[in-house]
Parts: sequence; C-alpha cells; structure tokens
Amino acid sequence: MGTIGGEEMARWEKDEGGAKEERIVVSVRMRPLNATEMEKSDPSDWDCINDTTIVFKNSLPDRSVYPTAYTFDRVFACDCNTRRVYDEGAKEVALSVVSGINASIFAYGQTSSGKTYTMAGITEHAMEDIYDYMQKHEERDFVLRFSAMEIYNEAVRDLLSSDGSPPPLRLLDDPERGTVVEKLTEETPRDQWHLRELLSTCAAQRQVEETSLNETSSRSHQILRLTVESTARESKGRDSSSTLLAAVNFVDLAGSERASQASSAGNRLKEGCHINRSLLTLGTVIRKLSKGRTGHIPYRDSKLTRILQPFLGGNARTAIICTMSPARSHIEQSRNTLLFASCAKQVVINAQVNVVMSDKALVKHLQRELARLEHELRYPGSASFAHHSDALRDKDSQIKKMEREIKELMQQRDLAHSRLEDLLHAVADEQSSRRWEDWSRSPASHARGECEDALSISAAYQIPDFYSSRFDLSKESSEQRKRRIELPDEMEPPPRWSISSPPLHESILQPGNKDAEEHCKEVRCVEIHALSTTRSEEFFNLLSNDESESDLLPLTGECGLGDPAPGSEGAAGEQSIGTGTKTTDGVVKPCPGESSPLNSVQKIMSSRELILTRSRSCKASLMNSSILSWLEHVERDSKTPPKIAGEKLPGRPEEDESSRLPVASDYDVESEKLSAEVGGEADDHVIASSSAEDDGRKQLASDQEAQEGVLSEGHGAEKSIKNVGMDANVLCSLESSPSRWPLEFEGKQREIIQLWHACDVPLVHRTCFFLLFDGDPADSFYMEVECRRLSFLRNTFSRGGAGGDLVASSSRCLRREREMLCKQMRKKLSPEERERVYARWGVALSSKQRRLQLARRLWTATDLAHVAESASVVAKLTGFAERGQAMKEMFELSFTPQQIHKRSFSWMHGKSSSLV
Ligand SMILES: Nc1ncnc2c1ncn2[C@@H]1O[C@H](COP(=O)(O)OP(=O)(O)OP(=O)(O)O)[C@@H](O)[C@H]1O
Repeated sequence: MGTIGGEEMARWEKDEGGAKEERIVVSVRMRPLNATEMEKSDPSDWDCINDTTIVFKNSLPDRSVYPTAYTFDRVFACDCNTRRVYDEGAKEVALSVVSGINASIFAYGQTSSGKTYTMAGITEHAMEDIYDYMQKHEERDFVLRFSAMEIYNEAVRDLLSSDGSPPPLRLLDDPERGTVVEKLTEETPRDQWHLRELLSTCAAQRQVEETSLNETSSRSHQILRLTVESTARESKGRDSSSTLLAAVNFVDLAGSERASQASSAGNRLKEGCHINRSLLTLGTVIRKLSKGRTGHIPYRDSKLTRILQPFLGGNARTAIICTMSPARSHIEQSRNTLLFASCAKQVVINAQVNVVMSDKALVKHLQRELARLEHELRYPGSASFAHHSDALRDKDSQIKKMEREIKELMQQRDLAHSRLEDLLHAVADEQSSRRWEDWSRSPASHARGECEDALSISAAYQIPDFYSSRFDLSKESSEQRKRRIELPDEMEPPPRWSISSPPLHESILQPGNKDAEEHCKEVRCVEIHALSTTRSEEFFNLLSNDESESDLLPLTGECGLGDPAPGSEGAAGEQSIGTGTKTTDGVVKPCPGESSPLNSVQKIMSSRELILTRSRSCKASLMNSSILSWLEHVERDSKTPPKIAGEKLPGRPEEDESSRLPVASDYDVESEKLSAEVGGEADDHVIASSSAEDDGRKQLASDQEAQEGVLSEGHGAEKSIKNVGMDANVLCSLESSPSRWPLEFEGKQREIIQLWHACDVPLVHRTCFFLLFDGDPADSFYMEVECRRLSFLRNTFSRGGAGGDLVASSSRCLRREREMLCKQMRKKLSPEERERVYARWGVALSSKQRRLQLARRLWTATDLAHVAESASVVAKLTGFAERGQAMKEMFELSFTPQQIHKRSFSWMHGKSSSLV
C-alpha cells in the first residue's frame, strides 16, 4: 500500500474510493462432537463433502422440506483448525482494514456450536496479521484504536471500562458517523502484546454463564473493534496529506438456543429471550438485505443491528462464519444456521476506501473546488466547457459517420439482394421459356386446344380487373404519383368526362373465371427504382447470352403492313381502308406489295421526329382522360399531336395539308433515296408477299429487321433521314444528344408496337404499356422484356402447327375484346362525344353499327399517331385514364413455369393464355 495523495488522491476520488460490489463471504465451520454428545451417542448427521458443500447424510426418511446440501464460500469440517478457518474464511476481509476499508467478521450459530472458540482464534490471528502488516509497511504511519462492548439483555456495556459495574452506554445518532456508542472506551494499544491484554480483559469482562449445553455459554453479543488509521509518512504534515481510516469488527454473537434444550430458566431464560430476539432482528436485516436494499430494514429493532448498521450490507467487507454442531440432536438449530448463512451469502455489499484528509488539505481542496466552480459559472466557454463541447462534437461526428456507414452498407446489401433477385428471375424465365417451348410442341398442348377459346377470352377480359386492382389510388406511392399522367393546365377535362363508371371488369368479367385471377396473381412485381439501370444492363447481358433469340426472329422478307390512318376511310365493317384490307376482326391489313421500305422509313422518321416533336404536353394529352379535350387541342394546334410523317391524323383539318409532313405518297420518291443511302439493307429484307394475315406478321419481323438495320447505321441513318426532308432541328437534336437512349427508345417502341400487332396482343395491354412507358431510361428493362416476350410469341406463331391454332384463338380473343370496347362506348361516352369521336375516326354518322366500326378501327395500324389515338380511346373506355397509372413493374418478366398446368403465363394477355 503506497501513499495516497496528490494524483493518487484525485484518481481515487474519480473512482469513488474504489468501491466495488461484492457479497458477504460466508463460511460454515462444523465442530467435533463434544463429550456430552458422544456420551449420548448422538450421531453426526453432517458431512463436508468438499471445500464448499456440506450435506445432511442421514439416510432416514426426512419429512422436512429442508435441503440436504448447502454450498458456501467455504465449509470447514470438524478436523479443521482455526488457523485455516481464519486464513480461508476471514483473513482477506479482516485485513481490508489496513487498506482503509471497513470490515466485519461475524460468528453466528447456536449455543455451544463453537462461536467463541472460533472468533477468539480469528481475532487473535487477525491482530497478528495486522501488526505484521504494519511492520512490513514502515512507509506509512499507523495508529490503532481498540474498543470493546457487549450487548447483554439489550444493554450496551463497555468491556474496557475500569469500573467494575459500568452503566449501560447510550447510543447516539451522529449525522456524519451514524450510530455511535457514547463514552465507549477506546484504547490505543502500544503494541501487539498490549492488544492481547486488552483482548483478555474483554473476555474476562464478558457475561458468561453455565447452561445445560455449554459450561461457558456467552450470554451477550460481543463486539471488538479495531480502528486502523494510516498516513503516508512522506506526506505527513503536507497540505496534500491524507489518511486512510477504517475499522474491523470481530463480532461474537450470543448463541441462539431453545429454552427446552438449554433448560434455561430465570436469568438464563431472560437472557435467552433477548439473545433470540436480537438474533431474529439480525436475521431479518440480513434477509432483507439479501433481497436488495429496498423497503424498510429494521436496523433499529435491536441494539446489535443498530450498532452494526454501517457494517451490515453497507460500507464494509463482511465475513460470516457460521458454526454448527454435527449432532443429530441439534439438527433443527443447525438447519436454521444454514438457512441464515444461505441468506447472508445473497447480501451485496459495497465497500469503499475511507480517506480522511487533513484539515489543511481539506480546506485547500475545497478552495480549489470552489474556485473552479466559480470560474465555470463566470465563463461558460471555459476550458472544461470547451472540453465538453468538443467531446460532444466528436461524438456527433462519430455518430454521423457511423450512420453514413450504415446507410452505405444497407445500400450495398439492397443492391446485392436485387442483383441476386434479377439473376434468379432471369434464370427462372429462361427455364420457363424452354419448358414451355418443349411443352407446346408436345401432344398434350394440342389436346387442350378445345378450351383455349374460353380461356383466352377470360384472360383477356380480366385485364381491366388486373389493372383496377392495382390502380388503388389510395395506396398509390409517391413514385406512382410522380409517374401518373398529368393534365396540362390548359386542358382540364370537361365535367362530363369525369363521370365515374364502375370498373369495366364488373360488367364484363365472366363468372367462374378463376384462371383470370390466377393470371393476376402470377404477375410478379420487382422493385427496380434507382437500380433499374444497373439491372437493365445485367438483364441485357443475360439476353445477349441467350441464343434462343436468333430462333425467335425468322427473317422472312414479306410485305409489311401499311400505316392506314384512322379516318382515312369512312367505310366500316369489311370495307377496305386505304390500300389495305380489313379482316373480319376489323384489323386493317395492308395489301401485298405495299411499300415496306417506305414503312420502314416512315417508322424511322416517326421515331426520330418524336424526339423533338413529342412534347410532354402532347404525350400528356394523349394520356389524359379527356379525349374531347385532346381533340379540341389538336384542332387548335395543327402541330400537335405528333407530326407523324406520312399519316393523316384523325380529325386533322383537311385544309391543313400544307403544314403537315409528307404523307405516304411523298415517300415514294424519298424512300428510294433512303434505300440507296442505307446500302439497301432494308430492301434486302423486303420481299413482296401475297398472303394477308399471317404473312403480315412475318412481314412485321421483316420490317423490324429493316428498321434495326437502318438504326444500326448510326449516322448513316441520320443522314438518310436528313435526305427525306427531316427538319434540320431534329438532326441538330440527334447529333447533339449525349445519349442514344431516345433513339433506342423510339426504335424499341416501334418494334413493340409492330409485335403487338403481329401477335394480336390485347388492346388493353397495348394501351397500358404504351401510356406507361414514355421514354424514361429506366423503362429500357421493361421494354426489353416486352420485346422478348412478343418475339417469342411471334416465333411460335410462325412455326405453324399448334401455332396456327393459337393465332386463330388469339384473333377470336381480340375480336371479343373489341366487342367489349364497343359496349363500353355507350357507358363511357356521351352521345355528343361519340359523334365527335366517330367523325374523328371517319365513321359515318349515318352508318349502322358505328360503335363497332370504331372499335374495329382501334389499334389497327402501327404508326405512332394512330397508336397514340387508339391508346387514348381505349384508356378512356377501360377507365385506365380515370384510375391513374399502373405500376410499371407488372410488365416485368413473369413467366412461371411451375404453373404452366394452369394454362397461364402471367403475362396478362389473352394471347399468352391461349397459347397454352
Ligand atoms: N472446533 C472445535 N474444536 C474443538 N472444540 C470446540 C470446537 N468448537 C467449539 N469447541 C468447544 O465447544 C465448547 C463450546 O464452544 P463455544 O463456547 O465456543 O460455543 P459457543 O457457540 O460460543 O456457545 P455460546 O453461544 O453458548 O457461547 C467449548 O468447550 C469449545 O472448546
């Protein structure tokens, strides 16, 4: 133990005196059977099986509920000497006193169990060790003070009093020191021998009487207290000197006894009552302390607990040695002792070093503390303040840094997760495609042909339901809201358009159409958000590795479809429109030999031109719920909707011919120029064909190839466009564009439109897709998916066999969808609106079946103006425009091979269903 002062002192103060939580050290010592017990052949029922456990070894049936084994810090068998008991059960605690920590050693047990015998030895050994310690630490100056008292019949007696019969001492409550015994003699032993003498005096003074159990029974509680005060010699007399001050109590309790067993009477009985009462209080205090320091602890119920209050579960280390007799005759008392010991070992104590500063040191310390506090009050930004604020800032920056790291980690995790998902989806889709192809070639697929029709229809008719189920605006996310079609300010829809109608599916969804519901469920929505670009790239990489692509695009150079503008012919039904012919389902098909190269050029022109001309307002107007408003808008401004080359927009005033771009016939000359300039690649794919419908689909592939060929030429294509008279502004825009996405988008869009046409894709699907994907780079993923699916279907159609049946089925499905739209016209459009739409679409007002005529003209051409116009009408009729916008994610790849048996690709098409 070194000097405590200066820095050490400050450190000690910081550590709150080195206080640490520990428990009372509890040991059990069993004495040998005494002569009386042996005479009575009282058997020994207890056995110390190891250093910590004592067991009740009686094999007789025991009716009690007491445990048979008890474990403590240490247990000492009969043959253990007191030295060992002291060394292992009390020494460490007793010697705490020299370190400035209060300590108490208790001996507890029934009468005649050996308390006095044990405690006398322990006190002696402790005194020896303390003196030994003092001798070994000459750097410190020690001062010992010794006092002794006994509590006999609840009276405190001074055992060092020279008076023969001293009066009982009073207990005083000192605010600083707690309970103090007034006028208690305190001796300062000169040396170890002097202390021994004092101990002898105490023993002689103590109340001892003979009882039936113990010839020298102690009838009082004895408390011997040795106070140790130590100061470092080198700091003595200096301002910074400090003193360690602590006391150790050696408490030899009176033995609990049963009056019957002790055969006590008279004074012995009275003594026994006091003893038992005070021991009972001690037991209560210990029990309450063992459950934590909550509630009232009855220290004041006895003089014993009142005097020992500071040492019981307080600022003192404590050791309790419980003594017991092994005799069976004392089984009950022994068990009580063990229960007390069990309770005591639960008590948590909080001993700390007690430092006493010299008056000078104390004054100086207090002055320094006062000055520091005053300084802090006057200058809030002082060093300590600054220190704290700096620490706070550091912590804040640490927190922010950690938050950033967490965010980054979460993003990385999400990214990895979504990539994994994409890869899994891609793999699953590829497997699905292959399985489906295999299956479609199998006889089973033909056998199912009988009910294709109904399935196709139901699947087609469930589309509005599909959309309506996803158009719940109350659940619309902010992203969806952002994507939702916006109405231009100047084009507020007139009130009549806002009349809500029940969802289309309610009127047309056929009962029992469970397959249709399944189709909806199978559509998987994958979040792409900010990762869409990355995911698209990954997806394209996957696609580029997919060799099946080449199979899906048979190069059959045949007649391409013309681009008959709606309204270019007023006839209905089977009448021809333009130079093309109309099939029974109203789909306009071109005549063989119509200029496919011209179509290609037109498509390129349209897509190129759209880069500039398809303004937001234009697109928005197409998407708006108000067709009428849109029509009015078109009539006011001849330059919108898009100035699609070579087409006559429905409703466009005839006198505006001069302002529009060249019509198809204008291209006859220009197309030749283009063909020559693009190296004839487009021409290579265009071969005249005499077939009308199926061949038309094949021609679409040819057109597509031609278009891709032109697009792939890059600047060459632009040059060609320039030659056909494109606005110079368009070219400037193209050349200055930092990204090729707009070009790719337009190309992809046209490709999809043609594939829709070729595959008889349901009009509702076309409409939703067209309106949703408006050129956002993030759309590339969906558009590529759509292309892949449609190419797959087209490839299937072109193979003949089962594909031929599927074509017929899809055509029927499309025809019924047009009938559905026809019915919706009556519900969704007022008579006046219908008239205007008829006029715009070239349906003669005097003709019959006008609604059917209109329905059959929708989506019958592939030029962008026609498509946009058709989409706006279908959107209005199906309520798409009223309900808002669908989630783009539902257009993702969603083939589900596991559910092929349900005849459903989740691709929400009658077509896909009819394929199965
Ligand atoms: N471990 C022991 N080894 C040998 N003898 C012992 C042992 N413990 C106690 N004794 C003897 O047993 C007798 C009773 O011991 P002691 O007086 O210490 O009991 P006690 O618990 O103090 O009783 P009381 O409460 O009545 O004062 C004594 O004669 C003592 O010498």
